[in-house]
Amino acid sequence: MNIQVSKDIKGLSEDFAKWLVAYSNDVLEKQDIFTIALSGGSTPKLLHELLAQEPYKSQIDWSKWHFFMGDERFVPITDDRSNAKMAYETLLNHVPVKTEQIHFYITENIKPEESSKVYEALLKEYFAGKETGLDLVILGMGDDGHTLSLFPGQPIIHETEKWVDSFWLEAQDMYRITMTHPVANHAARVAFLVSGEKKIPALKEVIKGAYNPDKYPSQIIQPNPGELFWFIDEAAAAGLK
Ligand SMILES: O=C1O[C@H](COP(=O)(O)O)[C@@H](O)[C@H](O)[C@H]1O
Repeated sequence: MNIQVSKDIKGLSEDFAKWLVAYSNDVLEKQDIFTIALSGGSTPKLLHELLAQEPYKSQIDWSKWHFFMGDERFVPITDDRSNAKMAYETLLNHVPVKTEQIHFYITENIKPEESSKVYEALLKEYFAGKETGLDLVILGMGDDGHTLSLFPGQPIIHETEKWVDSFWLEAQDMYRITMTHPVANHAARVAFLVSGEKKIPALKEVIKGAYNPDKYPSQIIQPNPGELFWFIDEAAAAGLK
């Protein structure tokens, strides 16, 4: 496990942006496209904004990046809860990327189950049979230890057949749609971005506690043969000492 602790969310976002630029350019020396799954929530916003500015913007070969989304709140893209809306507003509207390079969940005029099947078929078209799947999956971790839309106590944590699934999340009064853990664990690299003191208890359990993914779903993320990276700020890392 690779853990990098940065001073604060600004330092974390800058450190990760540098790491990401170097990694993507390295990958693109060996292949034609770079495939990345973004995460939702609030933590990646500053990272996105940095990537859309210099010095990072001009160091990235945007025409070769293909964007996927790890999970989504099943709401219209105009809804402020939409992970896709956040990604467009903070990054994709500001960089030279074509629509064909963006592969997000369909959340309108379709049932969640059908949308899951459509997204699974899309992922299979790109990644079935590849030794490693996505080049990078960026993940966040909620205060409760969830990642993607794998929430504590939900059966979807253990799903191994489906690549993508959806379910009704009573606590949030909405459907969620998400890549399942085998998709994340098949990526060449997975990077968690975790910031803020609210994450201290869950992060401590996820990294140092006994294995209990029903309680701390982030523990189920163990890429193989890929690599796992944690980018954490000092506030979140306080419980790891
Ligand atoms: O609901 C979600 O939350 C997690 C964590 O978000 P954060 O605000 O604590 O960074 C996020 O990774 C996930 O994509 C999102 O759907």
